[in-house]
Amino acid sequence: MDSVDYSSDAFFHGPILSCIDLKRPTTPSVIVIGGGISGLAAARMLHEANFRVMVLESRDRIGGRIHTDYSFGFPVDMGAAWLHGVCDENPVAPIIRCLGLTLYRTSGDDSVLYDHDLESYMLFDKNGVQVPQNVVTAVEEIFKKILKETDKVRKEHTDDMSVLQAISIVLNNHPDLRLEGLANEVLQWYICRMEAWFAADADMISLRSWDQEHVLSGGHGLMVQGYDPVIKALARNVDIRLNHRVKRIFNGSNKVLVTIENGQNFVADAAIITVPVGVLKANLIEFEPNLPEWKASAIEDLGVGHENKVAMLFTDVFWPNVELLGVVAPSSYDCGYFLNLHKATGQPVLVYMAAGRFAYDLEKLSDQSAKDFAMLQLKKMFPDATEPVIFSNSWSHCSGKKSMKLMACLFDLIAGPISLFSLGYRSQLSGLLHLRHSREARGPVREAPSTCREPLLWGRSCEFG
Ligand SMILES: Cc1cc2nc3c(=O)[nH]c(=O)nc-3n(C[C@H](O)[C@H](O)[C@H](O)COP(=O)(O)OP(=O)(O)OC[C@H]3O[C@@H](n4cnc5c(N)ncnc54)[C@H](O)[C@@H]3O)c2cc1C
Repeated sequence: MDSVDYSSDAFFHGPILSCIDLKRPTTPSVIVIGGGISGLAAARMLHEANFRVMVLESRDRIGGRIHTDYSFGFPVDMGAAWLHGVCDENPVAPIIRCLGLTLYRTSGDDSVLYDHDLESYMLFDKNGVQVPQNVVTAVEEIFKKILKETDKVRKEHTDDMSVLQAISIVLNNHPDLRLEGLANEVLQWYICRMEAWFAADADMISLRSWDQEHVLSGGHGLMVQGYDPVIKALARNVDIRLNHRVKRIFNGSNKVLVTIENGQNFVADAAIITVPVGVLKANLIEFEPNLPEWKASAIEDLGVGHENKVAMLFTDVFWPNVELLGVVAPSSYDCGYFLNLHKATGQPVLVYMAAGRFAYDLEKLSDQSAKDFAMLQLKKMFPDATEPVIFSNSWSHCSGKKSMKLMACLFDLIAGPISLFSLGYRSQLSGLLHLRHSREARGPVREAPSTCREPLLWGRSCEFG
């Protein structure tokens, strides 16, 4: 791969191109744009297949929306933390297994709460009174019925609508499913959990596609040691250029020219673009010629949502030994929940999780104010809660935005010199909601499956160890 300092216009005209062509080595070269897990996975595969690969990453670190923070003295994932689908089909699983990493199982398949099930949780009202478990399970049944009815609404309407609209149609048609008081607050908490899965408010989630996602089986496992070792393993021996923000991609007849912010050009046989959909939607990268219509319209159609975390380290554990601590409220926006990392990792850490518009609003606060807000929520449940000794938030570390449909995977690596590659391992727009509640045994974990999926190159990942 060649790095040249000429301006792109000069480069693609006149003698410079032929000069580079003369030097052209036989091994094909690829520039991967973006050093998140998609870009690193693509680069790893190409590196293993003897391509010459270079990753151009705009930030001063790799990982993108995966970032393991060590400021507490141990790993805490401020971006992705779960493996969704602990099974052979999941290409991340063999890496986790070969690195000997531990997964803490938080739910089996088919939970109405996605990556949690209702076995290890406590919900509280705003006065700190615990919601009786029988109310929570009764509302769960009603929530499932409501969702089932929304499927009928979908069939009756040709135009798409939001899940929230569909729920309101169902409640109009079935007054028996309407809830009041505490039960309604618990229903709002279920909706809040649904919004967390999609990183979008219910009025933004598509009725047509929300349950069309194929979520891998095997349940959901929390990465006890964090995702950092996976990122490092994928990145090993790959040529990665940090602080290289790509501004322009020129697709020549047999070369791709990539220009970064400072005007420096890089040339290769092909480019793989793994930047977040939000970056593409905002047209932060100029394509020449323009992307084909089908790619441009796919980018336009995909949504992007927000998810954020505030992690807090305490001196002591003053909360109960359950995985999830939730606050119910009259609207899903005002509901909240904390992940108790002590259960999975033994460390006295609570992670306040926020999604959708609420996450967006939280992100606007200073770090201190965001922590204070999380503490207010915590004190609703535990009035004597002590202040954390240290805290951390996701938006200082890791863009809080989630692409809603990463698996939509505009992936034509074979077909053209410029490929959009998204191997984000969880789709947000069309999340899964099965209507059978799992009661599988939980606990410190299950291992990632023992056979590597073939023929994925990174499946041969025992070298990662
Ligand atoms: C708070 C949070 C929690 C999450 N939890 C989970 C979870 O538990 N499990 C799960 O499966 N998923 C989770 N996700 C989603 C998951 O993190 C993402 O799907 C995944 O990390 C996306 O990887 P990616 O490589 O496609 O994109 P990214 O990680 O966003 O990588 C894209 C990279 O491109 C770089 N870039 C952007 N613009 C340019 C440019 N112009 N030039 C060069 N580089 C550029 C960015 O800096 C970034 O490093 C979570 C996301 C968030 C935000």
